[in-house]
Formats: sequence, C-alpha cells, structure tokens
Amino acid sequence: MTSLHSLLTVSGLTAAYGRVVALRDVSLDVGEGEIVAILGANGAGKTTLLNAISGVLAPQSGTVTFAGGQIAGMKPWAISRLGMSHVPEGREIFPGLSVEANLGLIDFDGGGPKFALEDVVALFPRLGERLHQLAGSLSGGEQQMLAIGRGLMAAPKLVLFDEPSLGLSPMLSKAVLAAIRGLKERGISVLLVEQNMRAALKIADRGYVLRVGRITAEGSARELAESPDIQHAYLGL
Ligand SMILES: Nc1ncnc2c1ncn2[C@@H]1O[C@H](COP(=O)(O)OP(=O)(O)OP(=O)(O)O)[C@@H](O)[C@H]1O
Repeated sequence: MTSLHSLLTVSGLTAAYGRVVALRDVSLDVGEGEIVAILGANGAGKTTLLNAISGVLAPQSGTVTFAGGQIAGMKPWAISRLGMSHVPEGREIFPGLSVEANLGLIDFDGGGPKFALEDVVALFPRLGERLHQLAGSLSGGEQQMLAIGRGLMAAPKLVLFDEPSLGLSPMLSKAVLAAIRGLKERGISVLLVEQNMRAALKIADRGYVLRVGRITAEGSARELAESPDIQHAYLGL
C-alpha cells in the first residue's frame, strides 16, 4: 500500500557492520501525516534501519528519498536540517546542560510545523517544571520527553522514534505514545520502532514487520494486529 503523497521512500536499502549484514533490501514508505510502525524481535535490525535512514549509518546500497530529494549517504546533521528528527533509543541528551539549554540547542528550521519552547512545555508539562534542572538529573521518562521535545524544536516534517516507551512506567509510556499521536494531528509524520507492539499498533496507521533484516509483512495496523506472522516475529521464530 503506497500513499499518494509519500514523504519518505526507502528502496532496496542494505546496511552492514563489517561482514554482518543487518538490513537486506528493505523498502518502505511513509506518507505525509502518517504514523508507520516498524515491528520486529530483538536484533531484527530496527535500530539499524532508523540509523541508515537518518544518516547515522551509511547504507551499503539502496535509495532513501525524503521530501523529494535523495538523502542516502548524507550526514545526519544535513538530513536533520531537511526536516527529519531522529529520537534515538539512548535519548542522547546533554546531561550537563539544563533542560532549557538542551531544548535551545537547535538553531534551524526543518520546514515542518514549528514548536517553540512553550509548545514543548504544553506537550510535556513536567519539562516546564524542570527547565533549570540539569538534564542528567531527570528521570528516564523525563529524559525521553526532553529528547522528543528537542526533536520537535527542529520543526520536523518527519520524526523517527526508536523505542520511545522503553523503560517507562505504563502511565508514562501511555503519555509519550499519546504525545506521538498528537504530532500526527499537527501534520507531522512518524516512523516508530516500538517494543510494545500493541501500543504501537494502537497509534499507527500502517506497519511493517522486520525479521532478520528483511521486511516480511506489511499492512494496516489492524491487519498486523490480527496477523499470526507478527506473533512469529515477536517470538523470533
Ligand atoms: N555496531 C554493531 N556492530 C556489529 N553488529 C551490530 C552492530 N549494531 C548492531 N549489530 C547487529 O545487527 C543486527 C541488528 O541490530 P539492531 O540493533 O538494528 O536490531 P534491533 O531490531 O534494533 O534490536 P533491539 O530491539 O534489540 O534493539 C543484530 O544482529 C546486531 O547484533
């Protein structure tokens, strides 16, 4: 199922770590305003896929088209300036800087909906109460909110999320996923890698199953939620 207005199109993407091929011939697309989930067991290649799209890892072959231009092989900073924010699993905030300073590090506009500091605080009120606190002293959930907030300050058209609910309490995880759903309402597209498959399929429009580096299934969130293939992928069979 290809969307009419594709924002991101990945075609035949292959990526490796030395001789270990972690992604083989992966093709997918994300339409404007869509939330697309990538589902797969541990080690399936989900993080590698996001890294190969955002430029953290240079792909061996394949093409990545974003907002009409070729980006495969470009540096991550150049890709983020085109309007793609990557919120990595490790969150990668600056622990020795305040929350406010972390949010203020972005000095460019990716061309998507604009977020000012007040908008990030409206989305995550907890951050508003901790603007002057060192980022390294935040709880895991607060750090995740900060990482998301910082990604939004770059006015992205597309946000890549790597397991945003990992390590969060069920309540915080729900809040983070609700915030991601809220991005769609503001016209931001999302590519979401999430361990919590049920939660991911609740907010996603469509999804792909990644198994040992290959896409083995794709469909609407509903189709995938009912598919035995998903259970297999999650059991790693
Ligand atoms: N830096 C690296 N060097 C060598 N192999 C790597 C490296 N990073 C990942 N791999 C391997 O590539 C494969 C895909 O890893 P990746 O982290 O992309 O999977 P994942 O689906 O994100 O897994 P998880 O859910 O456990 O984070 C795995 O077999 C992994 O061991």
